[in-house]
Order: sequence, then structure tokens, then C-alpha cells
Amino acid sequence: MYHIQTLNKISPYGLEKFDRSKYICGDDVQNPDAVLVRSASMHDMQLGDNLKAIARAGAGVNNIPIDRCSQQGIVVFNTPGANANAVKELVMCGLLMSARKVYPAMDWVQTIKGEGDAVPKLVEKGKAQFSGPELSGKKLGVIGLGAIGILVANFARHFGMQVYGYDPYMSVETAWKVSRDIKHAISLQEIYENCDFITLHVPLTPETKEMINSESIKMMKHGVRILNFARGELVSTKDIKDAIDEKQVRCYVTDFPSDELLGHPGVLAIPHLGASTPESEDNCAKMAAEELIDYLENGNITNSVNLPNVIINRNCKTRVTVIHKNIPQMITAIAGVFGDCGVNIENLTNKSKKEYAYTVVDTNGDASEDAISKLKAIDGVIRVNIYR
Ligand SMILES: NC(=O)c1ccc[n+]([C@@H]2O[C@H](COP(=O)([O-])OP(=O)(O)OC[C@H]3O[C@@H](n4cnc5c(N)ncnc54)[C@H](O)[C@@H]3O)[C@@H](O)[C@H]2O)c1
Ligand SMILES: O=C(O)[C@H](O)COP(=O)(O)O
Repeated sequence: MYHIQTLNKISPYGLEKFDRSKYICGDDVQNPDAVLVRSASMHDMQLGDNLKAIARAGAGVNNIPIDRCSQQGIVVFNTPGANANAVKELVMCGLLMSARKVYPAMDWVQTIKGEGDAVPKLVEKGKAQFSGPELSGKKLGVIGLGAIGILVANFARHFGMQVYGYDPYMSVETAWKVSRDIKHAISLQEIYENCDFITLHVPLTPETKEMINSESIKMMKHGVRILNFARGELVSTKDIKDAIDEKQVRCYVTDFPSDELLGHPGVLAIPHLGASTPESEDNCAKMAAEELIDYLENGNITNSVNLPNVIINRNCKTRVTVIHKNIPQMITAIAGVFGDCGVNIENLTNKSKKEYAYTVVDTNGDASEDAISKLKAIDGVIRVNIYR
């Protein structure tokens, strides 16, 4: 039996992928083979020796101790694009709310309840304080043109916005999806200096942490509106509050409220609802469950953030997979163990991702305990798994 621990509420649509004759799933599962998680922080968690994989049903993996996982040979998956449409739709709502004062206006209109027949007149009188600009003709800067950024950039053109996109790491495959009307910004400065609205769609990394700070805000247009549906730590809380107080920033829409931001005028705080639609919860859970199942049962890796993607049909009696450091002589050493044990290799695949690599060996022979011990003893080998 495989044991799957869930750390957040995971859509049943994903959980039902696990065949109950082979899998036990639940939040009380001990010593799991794999963990299914959304945003719960795993940084302070012990990662047991039996743990082989973690699947993040979602995009951001900053809640997972990736380095520790790699060192322990734990494969970390996420579900690229599975919640992108949900986020895009809420970003569009955020754009409209940052321009038109819908939220304070709706609050205000409730205050005239009880005024009887005077309500229509009071509405007409009171509405003047809530006028706000149109999006059409304004410039939108999209920072990060991944699954979400591209959808946001392409959609914003339908609001009549002029869109600038910035992503120095964009893949060719991704570039094909960007509408040709989107201006390719070659620097962040170009976005900051030109755009009336700026929306962030980058992962939280040491490079992007607090990328919005007093220095970057200084370069922006007076009265800029900033949207953050990516991660709270991308924006310096102190600097954004100061910039709002100085009217340099007109509005900050964030899906990641903190105590200091709540109640601050000019901040529109949303309780991390970007991916909270039944459709995206289902998509993410299904994709995450399928990734775990194919890894646990076949050793195939799809959408891992710390190991290379390796998907090979299984048509041999035995598969041995090795997670190891990406250093010279590893393939020779691994193949040598099979040779020494008299086992013929039918297929050997090796792929690497940064400091780590993954080797899959398929054979019609058997992998003896002796062979497995020898593989584990190779310097640089982190984990060996056998699939029969
Ligand atoms: N609010 C929510 O509920 C919600 C939902 C999904 C994702 N997110 C957040 O949004 C982020 C983006 O999600 P995604 O699905 O689009 O991910 P993605 O991996 O498809 O896209 C991220 C893009 O950012 C780019 N990038 C990385 N560093 C950059 C930098 N320094 N400058 C510019 N571009 C950079 C990458 O090249 C990539 O194209 C996630 O990492 C997550 O933190 C939030
Ligand atoms: O990175 C993500 O996918 C989002 O922040 C969604 O988080 P959630 O799954 O906790 O809603």
C-alpha cells in the first residue's frame, strides 16, 4: 500500500484518482510515501525517510523546502497552468476594482439603508466621490509572462489596454503564446516608467523578493496602481504603505494581506482567493494526483521543480531509478553495477536538472539486493527505487 498524506483540503476530484486498493490517503496518514499540499508551509516539517515525493496542487512552491527535498531525494512536483485561468479572472477583477471605486462605493451605499424614498436621490448625490478612470487606453505592465502572466496580458487587450510584458527567462514555447500586440519590455525600468497599472506574476525567489520597494516605486508613474496576485513578499510592505501615503501609488491590490496592510487606505486586500475556484481546485488536484501516481508506480517524473522530467513507457520486468548528484562518472558507475551483477540493461535514460540528475534503468533481469546496495554505495547517489 502507498500512503498519501494531505496537508490541505484537496479536491475529491483529485483524491478519487488514487485506487483505494493500493492507496491510503488522509490528513492523519503517518510516515507517508508522498504528500499532497496546497499552501501549507512545510519548512518546519520533518521529511521522513519513507517520503519519496511531494506534489503541490498549485503553482508556487515557496512553502516547500526544495533544497532539503533534493538532498534527501524527494521529488517535488507542481501543477503548471492548472489554476492560471482562475487567477487571470481575479486579476481582471482587481484591475477594475483598482480603477473604479466599486468596493468603497458598495460599503458607502449600505450606509444609506433606512433612508426610504430618499435613497435614489442620495445615491445620485453621493456617487460623485466614487468616480474612477477607465482601463481603455491605459498602459498595463505584466511582470512575469508564465502561465498566468500570458493570460492576463492577452486578456487585458480586450479592455483596450496597451500591454507591456517583461520576462527575461521566457521559453520559446511560451513566447509563441504571447499576442503580437504585447510590447516586449527589455527592462523592468521600461515597465516602471511607462505603465499606469503594474501586475506581478513571478515566483518568489531571492531575486524577486521585495522587487517592489522604494527604489523601484520611485521610477514608476505618479499614481500608479499595483496588483500582486503572486506572493506578498515580492513587495516591501513598509515601502508600499509609504508610497500610498505619499500618493505615488494610488492603489495596491494584494491577494496576500498582512496585519500591517489591512485597513491601510489605498490597499485592496483579498484573502488569497486567486486559485479558489472549483475548476482550478479540481484541475490542480487531478494533475498533482496523476503526477504522484506515475512517479510512485512507474518512476516517471512530470512537472518536477527539482528533478528533470523523465517519462518512459514501462515494458521491462524491472525498473531501477537512481536520484543522484549531477557529476561525472555516474552513468558509468551505475551501469557498472548492473554489469558486475550480470544483469543486462535494456534501456538506460539519464537526465539532469542543475545539481541533480535522474537515471532510469530498465531490465528484463532482476535487481538483486546486492545490486541495490552497490548502487546506494556509489558516491553521489542519493536514492534508489525499484519498480517490479
Ligand atoms: N494568488 C494565487 O492564488 C496564485 C495562484 C497561482 C500562482 N500564484 C503565484 O503566481 C506565480 C506565477 O504563477 P504561474 O502559474 O504564472 O507560474 P509560471 O512558472 O508559469 O510563470 C512564472 C514566470 O515568471 C518568470 N520569471 C521568473 N523570475 C522572473 C523575474 N525575475 N523577472 C521576470 N520574470 C520572471 C518565469 O520566467 C515564468 O515565465 C506563482 O509562482 C505563485 O507564486 C498565485
Ligand atoms: O501558488 C498557487 O498555486 C496559489 O497561491 C494557490 O494557492 P492555494 O492552492 O493555497 O489556493
